[in-house]
Amino acid sequence: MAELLSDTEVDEALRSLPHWQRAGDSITRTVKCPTFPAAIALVDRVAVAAESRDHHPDIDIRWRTLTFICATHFKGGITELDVSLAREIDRLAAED
Ligand SMILES: C[C@H](O)[C@H](O)[C@H]1CNC2=NC(N)=NC(=O)C2=N1
Repeated sequence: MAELLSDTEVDEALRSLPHWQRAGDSITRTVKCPTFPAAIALVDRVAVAAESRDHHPDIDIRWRTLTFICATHFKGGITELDVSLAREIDRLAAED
């Protein structure tokens, strides 16, 4: 079962997630896509990955700019599930 990460553990995880930053009880990154359809295509890839792991980011879509926000809602904070999802989002975003 996912346990809340300590502040130190979050900081350590973010060292290997340079695109991400902490925002209170979540981690967040922005992705600038070349076009709006490319942004929606990335959202779709992330949606498939999130559904497969039953762990979903909040996603803000503003034209070509996507903001992903990861937190473990049932725990009220950041867990390894969020760190793992962030890594997957980075991998999918790098495909563009
Ligand atoms: C029932 C279902 O497994 C839960 O609601 C899942 C769905 N996706 C989720 N995603 C995130 N980010 N946090 C959760 O607590 C969560 N819970």
